[in-house]
Amino acid sequence: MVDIHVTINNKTFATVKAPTIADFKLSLNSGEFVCLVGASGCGKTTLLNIIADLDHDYDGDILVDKQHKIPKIGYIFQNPRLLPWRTVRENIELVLEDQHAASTIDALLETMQLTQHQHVYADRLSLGMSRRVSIIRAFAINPDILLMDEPFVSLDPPTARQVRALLLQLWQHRPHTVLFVTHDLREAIILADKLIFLSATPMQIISEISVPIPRHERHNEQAVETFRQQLLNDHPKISQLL
Ligand SMILES: Nc1ncnc2c1ncn2[C@@H]1O[C@H](COP(=O)(O)OP(=O)(O)OP(=O)(O)O)[C@@H](O)[C@H]1O
Repeated sequence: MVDIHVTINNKTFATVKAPTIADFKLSLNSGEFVCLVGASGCGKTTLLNIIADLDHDYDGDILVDKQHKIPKIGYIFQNPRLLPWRTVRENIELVLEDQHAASTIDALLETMQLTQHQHVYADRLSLGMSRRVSIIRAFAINPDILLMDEPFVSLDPPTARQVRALLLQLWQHRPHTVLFVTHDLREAIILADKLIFLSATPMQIISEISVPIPRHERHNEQAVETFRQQLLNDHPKISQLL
C-alpha cells in the first residue's frame, strides 16, 4: 500500500477550448477508500486515466510514496472486460504469473463466492458474477491503487448490495488504496472512508468529507440515510451534482 499525491495543473483536450481539469490536487493515504462524486462529464474518467498512465497529455505529476513513479494499477471498469472463451479461473490466471498464483486465486474465489463457478465460461456468467471476477482480477495483482469507475452501475439493487458487501469484505482482508467513482451518494457513504465532491469545467474539489459511520454500521440503512440527508442539508451544492 502506498500514499498517492496527484497534481494536475492543467488537462485540456485538443478539441476542447476550456480545461477539463485545472489546479487540482488530490491526496490518497495508504489503504484509504475514497469515493469521487461529481456530475456526468465533469472529468472523473479523465482523472482515472491520468493516474493509470493511460493519458500522458497533461501538465502535472503523480507522486507515489513521494517518488515520481507510475503506480501499479488495478483498474475496474463498468464493463468487466472478461475473455468470453475463457473460464472464470482462466480469466484470473491471465493476470497472475507467480508460482503462488493458484493459492491466491483459490482464496480470492472463495471470498467472492465464486469457487463453484471457477470453471464456467465467462460468457455464461450473470453481470453480477462478471463484476465479481473483474474485482478479483484487479485485487490479484496486488496493485498500489485500485481505480474503480462506476463498477456497479446497471446492477439490480439486491445484486449491487451483494457485490458491494463482497468488495468490502475483500478490501478489509486485503486493504488497498481505492479510488471509486460513483453517482450514487448512498453507495459512496456505504463504501468510503472519505468522500470527494467535484465541480465541472474545470473539475475541482468542492469538498472532502470523512464518513463518520463506523464500518460495522454501514449496513444500517437508516444510519446511511440520516448521514446522506445531513450532507445534503449542510452542503446544498452537493445535491446539484447528483
Ligand atoms: N478524448 C477526448 N477528447 C475530447 N474530449 C474528451 C475526451 N475524453 C473526454 N472528453 C471530455 O472531457 C470531459 C470529461 O469527460 P469524462 O469522461 O472524464 O467525464 P466523467 O466525469 O467521467 O463523465 P461520466 O460520469 O459521464 O462518466 C467531457 O466533457 C468529455 O466530453
